[in-house]
Amino acid sequence: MLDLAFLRQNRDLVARAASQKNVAVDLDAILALEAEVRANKTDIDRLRAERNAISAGFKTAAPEEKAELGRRAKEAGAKASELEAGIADKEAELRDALLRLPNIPWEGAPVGPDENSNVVMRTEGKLPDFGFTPRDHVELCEMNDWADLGRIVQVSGSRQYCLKGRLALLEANLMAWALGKIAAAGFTPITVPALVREEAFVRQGQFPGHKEETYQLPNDDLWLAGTAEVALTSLHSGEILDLSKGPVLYAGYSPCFRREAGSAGRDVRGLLRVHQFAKVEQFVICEADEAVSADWHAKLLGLAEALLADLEIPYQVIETSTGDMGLGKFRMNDIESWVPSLGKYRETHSCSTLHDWQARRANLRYRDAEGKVRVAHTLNNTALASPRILVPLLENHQTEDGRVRLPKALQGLMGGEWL
Ligand SMILES: Nc1ncnc2c1ncn2[C@@H]1O[C@H](COS(=O)(=O)NC(=O)[C@@H](N)CO)[C@@H](O)[C@H]1O
Repeated sequence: MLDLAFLRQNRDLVARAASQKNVAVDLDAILALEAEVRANKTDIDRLRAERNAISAGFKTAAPEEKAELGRRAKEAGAKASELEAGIADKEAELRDALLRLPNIPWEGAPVGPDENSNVVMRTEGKLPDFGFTPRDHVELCEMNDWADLGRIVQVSGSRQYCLKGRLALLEANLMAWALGKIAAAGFTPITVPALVREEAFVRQGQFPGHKEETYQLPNDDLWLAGTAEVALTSLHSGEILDLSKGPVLYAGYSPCFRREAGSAGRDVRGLLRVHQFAKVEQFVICEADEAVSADWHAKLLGLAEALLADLEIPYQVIETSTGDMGLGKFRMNDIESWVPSLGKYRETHSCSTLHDWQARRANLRYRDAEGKVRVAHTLNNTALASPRILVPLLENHQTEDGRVRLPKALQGLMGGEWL
């Protein structure tokens, strides 16, 4: 959410951001509504003051004036209550409109309508030269009985998976390994629920725009989060944080649930795009300083790249376009990992700087060095998400006879060289 004063002073900047992010906004209507709410509040205060002044003078008034004074006090009170009733609806309408305003994208973001405008920033790691036609991850799983992607359909429907044997162990080990790596970088490991209240999705930014992507449990007034980011954004809502010793750093672990309503027909085979997955999330709440945010953005990206280097997976870093980065982002860099069977890179990580857009919605504030209370900045990045990461992991390290050699970083965890 943008600061109202910022919106008033930067109307054209916000309008440009909205067009660059394909968001339909009516800024004049928002500004007019905001002015009306402000005017109503002024009237309510004036009417209240008038009624209080009358009441204060009532005791000392001449008896013949009391009736008239009583009538005027009553009238002022009634007028104030009438304005208050109307203002509640207008404020709800104003808040809903403000929640749908985009953050301003950084000037280095490629301007374009969707992922086709994304730009490759840099490519890391040598692509494997197999000397044979690489199998895809589904075939490798079938050959080694590492997953049941068939019979699970009659249990849970499409876009579900169950891992078996050494691959089930690998997923559990990978999540613990990633959590340990990010914790070792100074982040507090934390497990958070996926069962979350609606307000947490509004604060994180997924609502009110994208309810169709989220599973709802209406009997319990709960929804299933698609990322630990949702719970982590709300964990400290309403607090005045002490950031004097540095930012709040969380390595969040949670199950993630996504309806993938918008992905019909895409990635229906295998482990790339499923309804429930596990993820270790990097999450930062820092002081409202663009340079500090930029520094943490680089750190979050570096940590994810270090994990991919340990997994010996070739990848590329993407500068995400204005149309693809989403409403709340100032900057987003996706990391795409090489998938040999597809002959292309696929997204496995998403690193975002949001400045105060999310923190304002979640009411995350701190006291700065001068003692002034300010809205904080937030950032997040994937550390590792499974089963998607298993796709490049299995495929890049396969041998001609369908075995998978583990990267050195995992051999200790998994008790040997081979999965
Ligand atoms: N439906 C899905 N199935 C499997 N993995 C998924 C799915 N959706 C997302 N992921 C994984 O989760 C990662 C992060 O998802 S994201 O929406 O891009 N970004 C976030 O959730 C941020 N909180 C950063 O993690 C993706 O890069 C991908 O690796």
